[in-house]
Amino acid sequence: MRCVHKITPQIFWVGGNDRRLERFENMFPLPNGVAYNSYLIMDEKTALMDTVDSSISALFLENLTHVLNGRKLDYLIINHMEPDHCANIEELLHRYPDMKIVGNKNTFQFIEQFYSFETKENYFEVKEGDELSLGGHTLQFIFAPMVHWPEVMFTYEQKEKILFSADAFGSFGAISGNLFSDQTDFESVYLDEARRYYTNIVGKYGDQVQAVLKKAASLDIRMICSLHGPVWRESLPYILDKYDHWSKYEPEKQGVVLVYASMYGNTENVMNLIAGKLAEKGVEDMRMYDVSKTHPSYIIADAWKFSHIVLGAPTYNMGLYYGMQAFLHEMAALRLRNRKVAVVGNHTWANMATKSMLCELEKMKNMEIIGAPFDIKSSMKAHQEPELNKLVDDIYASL
Ligand SMILES: Cc1cc2nc3c(=O)[nH]c(=O)nc-3n(C[C@H](O)[C@H](O)[C@H](O)COP(=O)(O)O)c2cc1C
Repeated sequence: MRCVHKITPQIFWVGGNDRRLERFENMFPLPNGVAYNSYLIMDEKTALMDTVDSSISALFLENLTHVLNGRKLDYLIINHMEPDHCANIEELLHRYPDMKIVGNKNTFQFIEQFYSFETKENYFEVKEGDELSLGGHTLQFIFAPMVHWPEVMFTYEQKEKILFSADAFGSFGAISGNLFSDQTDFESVYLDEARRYYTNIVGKYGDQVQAVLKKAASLDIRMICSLHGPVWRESLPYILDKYDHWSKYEPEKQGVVLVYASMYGNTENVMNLIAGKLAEKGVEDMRMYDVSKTHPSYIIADAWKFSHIVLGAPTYNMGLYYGMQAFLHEMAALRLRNRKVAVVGNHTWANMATKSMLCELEKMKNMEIIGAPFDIKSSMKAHQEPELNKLVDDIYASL
């Protein structure tokens, strides 16, 4: 049975949810599922904004057929050629053989790389700023290269002033009936997942996000329709401000995230001591993660949110404990920068952990090391407490 939402009198959400998928991109856990959004404009011409993932094709096609109500589909706009939004192109071509596929040079290259169907005569290539009239509605194409992939474009609908923003402004988390963010308790239900989505999926491309935010600033936007998560029709400055912070790699909050690896509990013990001493000084809302326990996507999201990071890890096979090495690799790959970092290393016979963590941090931009790295030999001894207190004082002073 179809399940559609009306966004405006002539624009409909025809997407769906997947609450069964274990991991997005087979990597990121989805405890609350994910929404695949697709939007249909019913005007003199009909236009569909992207399709959905193959897992929900049946419902999507039912939704689409219902809203089209016997009419044909004139345009399929491909804002993003990633398979979780493109799985239905071939089926749509079978159903609507005259349909024009609207995209740019990269879009068509990617279609041909992913799929084998012959479709060149359906191509409708657009360039930056081009406009396409559907009757009362006019679409304007705004290229957003590397706001995830190179072919990405935003489509701005001039009559209703809607920005169809591809993956930008998206979130993990299925839609529970309330399509609009203002109908949800966004901060409790979606904000952490929106941050985890942004930082892990788009985080590397902050400069490109900044570039497209500047282009978008010249538009009068009344609604933002992303390909994942809720639609924004109120409080747009709220989500635009979050994106501005995230893409500038600016922390949202002065605070501390402690991230550690530990086999026998001695490094963990030092991290608990640091956190406890900071709490005594009045630091609130700290987060602590064991890299072997928590999926890195959650830790990355909080590393993005907070201003200070404390890293602690043992030496392992003359290098750094693998889980911490992997976490630092992700921080570097996503280009996280502008954080203040304290380091705790542990070893039993030859200290490589501290050196390795400092070396990885040096590769990142504007990572300020707080105080002197704190080293322990297997376990912390009482005589080291003044040295640890000094590091805690340094962290506190820099907050
Ligand atoms: C497989 C393995 C390899 C290790 N390699 C080293 C090493 O190369 N150099 C070193 O000093 N300690 C090495 N260690 C010892 C740990 O770094 C050390 O015992 C540390 O105190 C463990 O910290 P934890 O109590 O937080 O787990 C190794 C331990 C294991 C299990």
